[in-house]
Amino acid sequence: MSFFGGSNMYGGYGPIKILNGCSISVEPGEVSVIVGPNGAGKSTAMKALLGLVELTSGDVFLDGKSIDALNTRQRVMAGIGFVPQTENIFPGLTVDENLSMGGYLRADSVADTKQEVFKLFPVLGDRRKQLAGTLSGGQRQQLAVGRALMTNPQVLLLDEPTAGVSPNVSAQLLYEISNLKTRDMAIIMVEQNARQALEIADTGYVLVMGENKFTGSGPDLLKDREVKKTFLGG
Ligand SMILES: Nc1ncnc2c1ncn2[C@@H]1O[C@H](COP(=O)(O)OP(=O)(O)OP(=O)(O)O)[C@@H](O)[C@H]1O
Repeated sequence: MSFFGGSNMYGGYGPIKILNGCSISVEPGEVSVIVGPNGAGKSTAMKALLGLVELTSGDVFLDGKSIDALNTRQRVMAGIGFVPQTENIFPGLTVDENLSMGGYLRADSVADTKQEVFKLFPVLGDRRKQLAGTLSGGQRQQLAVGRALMTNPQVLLLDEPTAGVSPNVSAQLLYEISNLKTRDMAIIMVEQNARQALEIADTGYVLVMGENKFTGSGPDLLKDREVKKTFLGG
């Protein structure tokens, strides 16, 4: 069994079935990337891992144990960080305040973790007193990742971290995210930007209609003729 993931997940939104048996997992120090067409259920799969979507069957596990019975807050407490696709920062608060909010579930001091976030994203340190709403798109996404890191997660889930940023900035952001692997973090990311994301993927999942259509290492999927033809534009 992998360190973290969901196996054979079925479920959706009430009577609307979105996940049809998909399985996603990740190991510490690795990045798994979920790609696939619009509406395939990528975000839904991620929400299921977090307990935001109820499964009718299947399991979500962490470190050898089922976490099906845990609600979202308990999953965050258990070490799962989440970066939502939108509204992932508080624009009216400063960078520093955003990071403090990210750590609010913690009983211990967050000062050291903040310093680590500033080491990872120096621009956030430079702008710590600045309102988050005045940051560039890429800096906002860095802040959203930093905010999720404030709980010291073992697992980081990111829903389209490069949405709305330029290709250059998104390459840099993906590089910075993949650097978190060196901290033994287990990372699962949903990405529209399939090519760039698969380049850094230890494991890539191509999801179609809530099912695993192709699974393999990112570089292997990028070379696969069928994947190239169907999902990567030839
Ligand atoms: N809260 C919701 N209630 C009902 N249906 C929903 C809800 N959220 C998403 N859906 C539907 O579930 C399906 C899968 O959505 P999901 O966001 O998981 O897909 P996705 O693969 O992430 O797509 P995209 O790349 O467009 O974000 C879509 O048809 C969407 O309309």
